[in-house]
Amino acid sequence: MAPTSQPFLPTMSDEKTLRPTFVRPEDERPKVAYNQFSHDIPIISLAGIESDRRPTVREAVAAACEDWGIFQVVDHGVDASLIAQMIQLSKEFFALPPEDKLRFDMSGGKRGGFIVSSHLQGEAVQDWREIVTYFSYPVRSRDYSRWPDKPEGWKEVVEKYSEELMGLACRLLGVLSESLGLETEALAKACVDMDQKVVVNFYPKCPQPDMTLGLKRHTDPGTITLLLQDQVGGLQATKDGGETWITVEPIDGAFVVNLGDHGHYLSNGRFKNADHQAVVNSDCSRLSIATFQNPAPDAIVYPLKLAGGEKSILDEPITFPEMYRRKMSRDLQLARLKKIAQEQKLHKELKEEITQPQKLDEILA
Ligand SMILES: O=C(O)CCC(=O)C(=O)O
Ligand SMILES: [Fe+2]
Repeated sequence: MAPTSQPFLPTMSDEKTLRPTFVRPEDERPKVAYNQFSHDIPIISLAGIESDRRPTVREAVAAACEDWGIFQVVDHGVDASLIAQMIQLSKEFFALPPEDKLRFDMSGGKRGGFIVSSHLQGEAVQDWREIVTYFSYPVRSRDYSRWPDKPEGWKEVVEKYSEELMGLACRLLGVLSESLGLETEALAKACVDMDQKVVVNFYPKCPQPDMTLGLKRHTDPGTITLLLQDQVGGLQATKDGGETWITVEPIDGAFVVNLGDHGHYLSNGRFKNADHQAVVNSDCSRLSIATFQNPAPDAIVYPLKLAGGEKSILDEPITFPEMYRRKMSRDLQLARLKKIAQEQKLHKELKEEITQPQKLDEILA
Protein backbone atom coordinates (compact mmCIF):
# COMPACT_ATOMS: atom_id res chain seq x y z
CA MET A 1 0.00 0.00 0.00
CA ALA A 2 1.14 3.55 -0.71
CA PRO A 3 1.98 5.73 2.33
CA THR A 4 -1.03 7.72 3.52
CA SER A 5 0.49 11.06 2.54
CA GLN A 6 0.17 10.05 -1.11
CA PRO A 7 -3.11 10.24 -3.03
CA PHE A 8 -4.94 6.94 -3.47
CA LEU A 9 -3.77 5.25 -6.67
CA PRO A 10 -6.08 2.53 -8.05
CA THR A 11 -3.01 0.79 -9.57
CA MET A 12 -1.57 0.31 -6.06
CA SER A 13 -4.78 -0.91 -4.44
CA ASP A 14 -5.38 -4.47 -3.30
CA GLU A 15 -8.61 -3.58 -1.51
CA LYS A 16 -11.53 -5.97 -2.05
CA THR A 17 -14.22 -3.31 -1.99
CA LEU A 18 -14.44 0.06 -3.71
CA ARG A 19 -13.83 3.21 -1.76
CA PRO A 20 -17.12 5.19 -1.51
CA THR A 21 -15.78 8.00 -3.75
CA PHE A 22 -15.69 5.55 -6.68
CA VAL A 23 -19.24 4.18 -6.22
CA ARG A 24 -21.63 5.44 -8.92
CA PRO A 25 -25.37 5.98 -8.43
CA GLU A 26 -27.27 2.96 -9.74
CA ASP A 27 -28.53 4.60 -12.93
CA GLU A 28 -24.95 5.40 -14.03
CA ARG A 29 -23.55 1.90 -13.52
CA PRO A 30 -22.58 -0.37 -16.47
CA LYS A 31 -25.47 -2.11 -18.25
CA VAL A 32 -23.41 -4.22 -20.66
CA ALA A 33 -20.29 -6.31 -20.02
CA TYR A 34 -16.86 -5.00 -21.00
CA ASN A 35 -16.28 -7.99 -23.30
CA GLN A 36 -19.74 -8.40 -24.82
CA PHE A 37 -18.66 -6.97 -28.16
CA SER A 38 -21.00 -5.45 -30.70
CA HIS A 39 -20.41 -5.27 -34.46
CA ASP A 40 -22.66 -2.24 -34.93
CA ILE A 41 -19.90 0.36 -35.21
CA PRO A 42 -18.69 0.61 -38.83
CA ILE A 43 -15.10 -0.46 -39.62
CA ILE A 44 -13.74 1.56 -42.53
CA SER A 45 -10.60 0.80 -44.52
CA LEU A 46 -8.70 3.93 -45.55
CA ALA A 47 -6.75 2.09 -48.26
CA GLY A 48 -6.80 4.14 -51.47
CA ILE A 49 -8.13 7.22 -49.67
CA GLU A 50 -6.01 9.52 -51.87
CA SER A 51 -7.08 7.79 -55.09
CA ASP A 52 -9.87 5.56 -56.39
CA ARG A 53 -11.47 4.66 -53.04
CA ARG A 54 -11.92 8.26 -51.83
CA PRO A 55 -15.65 8.48 -52.81
CA THR A 56 -16.34 5.12 -51.10
CA VAL A 57 -14.54 6.20 -47.92
CA ARG A 58 -16.33 9.56 -48.01
CA GLU A 59 -19.74 7.88 -48.13
CA ALA A 60 -18.91 5.34 -45.43
CA VAL A 61 -17.52 8.00 -43.08
CA ALA A 62 -20.50 10.33 -43.63
CA ALA A 63 -22.98 7.52 -42.92
CA ALA A 64 -21.12 6.51 -39.73
CA CYS A 65 -21.03 10.11 -38.50
CA GLU A 66 -24.71 10.65 -39.21
CA ASP A 67 -25.63 7.41 -37.49
CA TRP A 68 -23.27 7.09 -34.53
CA GLY A 69 -20.60 9.82 -34.58
CA ILE A 70 -18.18 6.95 -34.11
CA PHE A 71 -16.38 4.48 -36.42
CA GLN A 72 -13.16 2.49 -36.58
CA VAL A 73 -10.44 2.91 -39.20
CA VAL A 74 -7.99 0.30 -40.47
CA ASP A 75 -5.33 0.60 -43.23
CA HIS A 76 -4.82 4.11 -41.87
CA GLY A 77 -1.12 4.40 -42.66
CA VAL A 78 0.17 4.77 -39.07
CA ASP A 79 3.13 2.47 -38.60
CA ALA A 80 2.20 -0.70 -36.66
CA SER A 81 5.52 -0.86 -34.81
CA LEU A 82 5.08 2.75 -33.63
CA ILE A 83 1.63 1.83 -32.30
CA ALA A 84 3.07 -1.22 -30.51
CA GLN A 85 5.86 0.90 -28.96
CA MET A 86 3.40 3.55 -27.81
CA ILE A 87 1.25 0.93 -26.07
CA GLN A 88 4.25 -0.80 -24.52
CA LEU A 89 5.85 2.40 -23.16
CA SER A 90 2.50 3.62 -21.81
CA LYS A 91 2.05 0.36 -19.90
CA GLU A 92 5.59 0.72 -18.54
CA PHE A 93 4.78 4.25 -17.36
CA PHE A 94 1.79 3.10 -15.28
CA ALA A 95 3.84 0.26 -13.81
CA LEU A 96 6.37 2.77 -12.39
CA PRO A 97 6.48 3.26 -8.61
CA PRO A 98 4.00 5.93 -7.40
CA GLU A 99 6.83 8.41 -6.64
CA ASP A 100 7.92 8.41 -10.28
CA LYS A 101 4.40 9.06 -11.53
CA LEU A 102 3.62 11.62 -8.84
CA ARG A 103 6.66 13.73 -9.77
CA PHE A 104 4.44 14.76 -12.69
CA ASP A 105 1.30 15.21 -10.57
CA MET A 106 -0.94 17.64 -12.42
CA SER A 107 -3.41 18.36 -9.62
CA GLY A 108 -3.88 22.07 -8.96
CA GLY A 109 -4.38 22.87 -12.63
CA LYS A 110 -0.93 22.12 -14.07
CA ARG A 111 -0.88 21.75 -17.86
CA GLY A 112 -0.09 18.09 -18.40
CA GLY A 113 1.25 15.21 -16.33
CA PHE A 114 -0.19 12.41 -14.19
CA ILE A 115 -3.44 12.27 -12.18
CA VAL A 116 -6.08 9.93 -10.79
CA SER A 117 -8.92 11.35 -12.71
CA SER A 118 -12.44 12.57 -12.21
CA HIS A 119 -14.45 13.53 -15.26
CA LEU A 120 -15.56 16.90 -13.99
CA GLN A 121 -13.69 19.17 -11.65
CA GLY A 122 -15.37 19.14 -8.29
CA GLU A 123 -17.52 16.11 -9.15
CA ALA A 124 -18.18 13.85 -6.19
CA VAL A 125 -17.66 10.44 -7.83
CA GLN A 126 -14.23 9.50 -9.16
CA ASP A 127 -13.41 7.49 -12.27
CA TRP A 128 -11.47 4.24 -11.81
CA ARG A 129 -8.55 5.31 -13.95
CA GLU A 130 -5.15 6.93 -13.86
CA ILE A 131 -4.06 9.15 -16.72
CA VAL A 132 -0.98 10.76 -18.13
CA THR A 133 -1.61 13.63 -20.49
CA TYR A 134 0.48 15.96 -22.63
CA PHE A 135 -0.17 18.80 -25.05
CA SER A 136 1.60 18.10 -28.33
CA TYR A 137 0.35 20.77 -30.78
CA PRO A 138 0.96 23.53 -31.55
CA VAL A 139 4.62 22.53 -31.32
CA ARG A 140 5.69 26.02 -30.17
CA SER A 141 3.67 25.68 -26.96
CA ARG A 142 4.98 22.23 -25.95
CA ASP A 143 6.07 22.24 -22.32
CA TYR A 144 8.48 19.32 -22.08
CA SER A 145 8.84 19.86 -18.34
CA ARG A 146 5.33 18.35 -18.03
CA TRP A 147 6.15 15.27 -20.16
CA PRO A 148 7.27 12.26 -18.14
CA ASP A 149 11.00 11.50 -18.35
CA LYS A 150 10.47 7.76 -17.83
CA PRO A 151 10.37 5.15 -19.26
CA GLU A 152 13.43 5.51 -21.45
CA GLY A 153 12.51 6.49 -25.01
CA TRP A 154 9.04 7.84 -24.09
CA LYS A 155 9.58 11.38 -25.46
CA GLU A 156 10.88 10.28 -28.88
CA VAL A 157 8.09 7.75 -29.40
CA VAL A 158 5.42 10.17 -28.21
CA GLU A 159 6.67 12.91 -30.54
CA LYS A 160 6.60 10.60 -33.55
CA TYR A 161 3.17 9.24 -32.57
CA SER A 162 1.72 12.75 -32.18
CA GLU A 163 3.02 13.77 -35.59
CA GLU A 164 1.61 10.66 -37.30
CA LEU A 165 -1.75 11.14 -35.62
CA MET A 166 -1.90 14.79 -36.63
CA GLY A 167 -1.42 13.57 -40.23
CA LEU A 168 -4.16 10.96 -39.92
CA ALA A 169 -6.55 13.46 -38.31
CA CYS A 170 -5.98 15.93 -41.17
CA ARG A 171 -6.65 13.21 -43.76
CA LEU A 172 -9.89 12.32 -41.99
CA LEU A 173 -10.96 15.95 -41.63
CA GLY A 174 -10.40 16.35 -45.37
CA VAL A 175 -12.78 13.49 -46.15
CA LEU A 176 -15.30 14.73 -43.59
CA SER A 177 -15.22 18.26 -45.08
CA GLU A 178 -15.92 16.88 -48.53
CA SER A 179 -18.81 14.78 -47.24
CA LEU A 180 -20.35 17.99 -45.86
CA GLY A 181 -20.12 19.43 -49.37
CA LEU A 182 -17.25 21.74 -48.37
CA GLU A 183 -13.73 22.23 -49.72
CA THR A 184 -11.22 19.63 -48.44
CA GLU A 185 -9.49 22.09 -46.08
CA ALA A 186 -12.69 23.52 -44.56
CA LEU A 187 -12.72 21.70 -41.19
CA ALA A 188 -8.95 22.11 -40.66
CA LYS A 189 -9.25 25.83 -41.46
CA ALA A 190 -12.12 26.16 -38.96
CA CYS A 191 -9.70 24.89 -36.30
CA VAL A 192 -7.31 27.74 -37.23
CA ASP A 193 -4.06 26.31 -35.79
CA MET A 194 -5.10 22.86 -34.61
CA ASP A 195 -4.41 21.85 -31.00
CA GLN A 196 -3.59 18.27 -30.13
CA LYS A 197 -3.79 16.82 -26.65
CA VAL A 198 -3.04 13.18 -25.85
CA VAL A 199 -4.52 11.40 -22.84
CA VAL A 200 -3.21 7.94 -21.99
CA ASN A 201 -5.88 6.18 -19.91
CA PHE A 202 -4.95 3.29 -17.64
CA TYR A 203 -7.85 1.41 -16.07
CA PRO A 204 -6.51 -0.93 -13.37
CA LYS A 205 -8.19 -4.21 -12.53
CA CYS A 206 -11.16 -3.27 -10.34
CA PRO A 207 -12.57 -5.13 -7.31
CA GLN A 208 -16.22 -4.15 -7.98
CA PRO A 209 -16.50 -3.18 -11.65
CA ASP A 210 -20.31 -3.30 -11.66
CA MET A 211 -20.53 -0.38 -9.25
CA THR A 212 -18.19 2.07 -10.94
CA LEU A 213 -16.95 3.37 -14.29
CA GLY A 214 -13.49 3.85 -15.75
CA LEU A 215 -14.70 7.01 -17.41
CA LYS A 216 -18.11 8.55 -16.98
CA ARG A 217 -20.51 9.03 -19.89
CA HIS A 218 -19.57 12.08 -21.97
CA THR A 219 -19.07 13.54 -25.40
CA ASP A 220 -15.59 14.78 -26.32
CA PRO A 221 -15.49 18.56 -26.66
CA GLY A 222 -13.16 18.86 -29.67
CA THR A 223 -13.37 18.29 -33.42
CA ILE A 224 -12.38 14.61 -33.62
CA THR A 225 -10.72 12.10 -31.29
CA LEU A 226 -8.57 9.17 -32.42
CA LEU A 227 -8.61 6.41 -29.82
CA LEU A 228 -6.18 3.52 -29.73
CA GLN A 229 -7.22 0.72 -27.39
CA ASP A 230 -5.65 -2.57 -26.38
CA GLN A 231 -7.45 -5.88 -26.86
CA VAL A 232 -9.30 -5.95 -23.51
CA GLY A 233 -12.45 -3.95 -24.34
CA GLY A 234 -14.38 -1.43 -22.27
CA LEU A 235 -15.29 1.44 -24.60
CA GLN A 236 -19.06 1.73 -24.83
CA ALA A 237 -21.26 3.94 -26.97
CA THR A 238 -24.94 4.71 -27.18
CA LYS A 239 -27.04 6.18 -29.95
CA ASP A 240 -28.97 9.46 -29.69
CA GLY A 241 -28.27 9.92 -26.00
CA GLY A 242 -30.28 6.75 -25.30
CA GLU A 243 -29.78 4.05 -22.70
CA THR A 244 -28.92 1.17 -25.04
CA TRP A 245 -25.19 0.68 -24.66
CA ILE A 246 -22.92 -1.34 -26.93
CA THR A 247 -19.30 -2.32 -26.28
CA VAL A 248 -16.98 -1.41 -29.16
CA GLU A 249 -15.03 -4.45 -30.37
CA PRO A 250 -11.27 -3.91 -30.03
CA ILE A 251 -9.49 -4.42 -33.35
CA ASP A 252 -5.73 -4.83 -33.24
CA GLY A 253 -4.02 -1.69 -34.60
CA ALA A 254 -7.28 0.12 -35.49
CA PHE A 255 -8.24 3.62 -34.35
CA VAL A 256 -11.69 4.43 -33.05
CA VAL A 257 -12.69 7.83 -34.43
CA ASN A 258 -15.16 9.92 -32.38
CA LEU A 259 -16.79 13.12 -33.52
CA GLY A 260 -16.70 15.70 -30.73
CA ASP A 261 -18.94 18.68 -29.90
CA HIS A 262 -16.95 21.04 -32.13
CA GLY A 263 -17.36 18.69 -35.13
CA HIS A 264 -21.06 18.36 -34.29
CA TYR A 265 -21.62 22.14 -34.27
CA LEU A 266 -19.58 22.78 -37.43
CA SER A 267 -21.80 20.28 -39.27
CA ASN A 268 -24.93 21.91 -37.78
CA GLY A 269 -25.77 18.65 -36.02
CA ARG A 270 -25.63 16.48 -39.15
CA PHE A 271 -22.72 14.60 -37.59
CA LYS A 272 -23.37 13.23 -34.11
CA ASN A 273 -21.07 13.89 -31.18
CA ALA A 274 -20.56 10.34 -29.94
CA ASP A 275 -21.96 9.68 -26.48
CA HIS A 276 -19.55 7.23 -24.81
CA GLN A 277 -18.06 5.88 -21.58
CA ALA A 278 -15.47 3.33 -20.44
CA VAL A 279 -16.23 0.39 -18.16
CA VAL A 280 -13.68 -1.59 -16.15
CA ASN A 281 -13.39 -5.24 -15.12
CA SER A 282 -12.01 -7.48 -12.40
CA ASP A 283 -9.95 -9.72 -14.73
CA CYS A 284 -7.27 -7.39 -16.05
CA SER A 285 -6.18 -3.80 -16.53
CA ARG A 286 -6.86 -1.92 -19.76
CA LEU A 287 -5.04 0.81 -21.68
CA SER A 288 -6.37 3.32 -24.18
CA ILE A 289 -4.74 6.37 -25.77
CA ALA A 290 -7.03 9.22 -26.78
CA THR A 291 -5.66 11.85 -29.17
CA PHE A 292 -7.92 14.88 -29.10
CA GLN A 293 -7.82 17.18 -32.12
CA ASN A 294 -9.17 20.50 -30.93
CA PRO A 295 -9.57 23.94 -32.48
CA ALA A 296 -7.27 26.79 -31.40
CA PRO A 297 -8.63 28.85 -28.47
CA ASP A 298 -9.61 31.74 -30.74
CA ALA A 299 -11.35 29.53 -33.33
CA ILE A 300 -15.01 30.36 -33.86
CA VAL A 301 -17.59 27.66 -33.28
CA TYR A 302 -20.52 27.95 -35.70
CA PRO A 303 -21.98 25.79 -38.51
CA LEU A 304 -19.82 26.06 -41.64
CA LYS A 305 -22.72 25.82 -44.06
CA LEU A 306 -26.43 26.40 -43.70
CA ALA A 307 -28.70 25.43 -46.57
CA GLY A 308 -31.33 28.02 -47.57
CA GLY A 309 -33.72 28.44 -44.63
CA GLU A 310 -31.81 25.99 -42.40
CA LYS A 311 -31.58 27.20 -38.79
CA SER A 312 -28.29 27.05 -36.89
CA ILE A 313 -28.21 24.78 -33.80
CA LEU A 314 -26.11 27.51 -32.13
CA ASP A 315 -27.74 30.87 -31.41
CA GLU A 316 -24.54 32.79 -32.07
CA PRO A 317 -20.90 32.23 -33.04
CA ILE A 318 -18.81 31.58 -29.92
CA THR A 319 -15.18 30.76 -29.22
CA PHE A 320 -14.10 27.21 -28.36
CA PRO A 321 -13.32 28.07 -24.68
CA GLU A 322 -16.80 29.62 -24.38
CA MET A 323 -18.34 26.48 -25.91
CA TYR A 324 -16.45 24.39 -23.36
CA ARG A 325 -17.45 26.68 -20.45
CA ARG A 326 -21.13 26.36 -21.39
CA LYS A 327 -20.82 22.58 -21.67
CA MET A 328 -19.20 22.32 -18.23
CA SER A 329 -21.77 24.57 -16.60
CA ARG A 330 -24.60 22.54 -18.20
CA ASP A 331 -23.01 19.31 -16.88
CA LEU A 332 -22.60 20.75 -13.39
CA GLN A 333 -26.17 22.03 -13.43
CA LEU A 334 -27.42 18.58 -14.44
CA ALA A 335 -25.33 16.95 -11.70
CA ARG A 336 -26.84 19.35 -9.13
CA LEU A 337 -30.40 18.71 -10.34
CA LYS A 338 -29.76 14.97 -10.16
CA LYS A 339 -28.49 15.29 -6.60
CA ILE A 340 -31.58 17.29 -5.60
CA ALA A 341 -33.87 14.69 -7.23
CA GLN A 342 -32.07 11.89 -5.35
CA GLU A 343 -32.38 13.74 -2.05
CA GLN A 344 -36.08 14.38 -2.68
CA LYS A 345 -36.61 10.70 -3.47
CA LEU A 346 -34.85 9.70 -0.25
CA HIS A 347 -36.84 12.24 1.71
CA LYS A 348 -40.12 10.92 0.24
CA GLU A 349 -39.17 7.30 1.02
CA LEU A 350 -38.27 8.24 4.57
CA LYS A 351 -41.53 10.16 4.99
CA GLU A 352 -43.52 7.15 3.77
CA GLU A 353 -41.66 4.92 6.21
CA ILE A 354 -42.27 7.10 9.25
CA THR A 355 -46.00 7.30 8.54
CA GLN A 356 -46.08 3.54 9.16
CA PRO A 357 -45.96 3.23 12.98
CA GLN A 358 -44.02 -0.05 13.04
CA LYS A 359 -41.33 1.51 10.76
CA LEU A 360 -41.08 4.53 13.03
CA ASP A 361 -40.49 2.18 15.98
CA GLU A 362 -37.71 0.46 13.98
CA ILE A 363 -36.06 3.78 13.14
CA LEU A 364 -36.24 5.04 16.70
CA ALA A 365 -35.14 1.72 18.23
O1 LIG B 1 -10.82 4.52 -22.78
C1 LIG B 1 -11.76 4.62 -23.55
O2 LIG B 1 -12.20 3.68 -24.18
C2 LIG B 1 -12.46 5.94 -23.73
C3 LIG B 1 -11.56 7.12 -23.50
C4 LIG B 1 -12.28 8.41 -23.73
O3 LIG B 1 -13.43 8.45 -24.08
C5 LIG B 1 -11.59 9.68 -23.48
O4 LIG B 1 -10.42 9.67 -23.04
O5 LIG B 1 -12.23 10.74 -23.72
FE1 LIG C 1 -14.02 10.42 -24.69
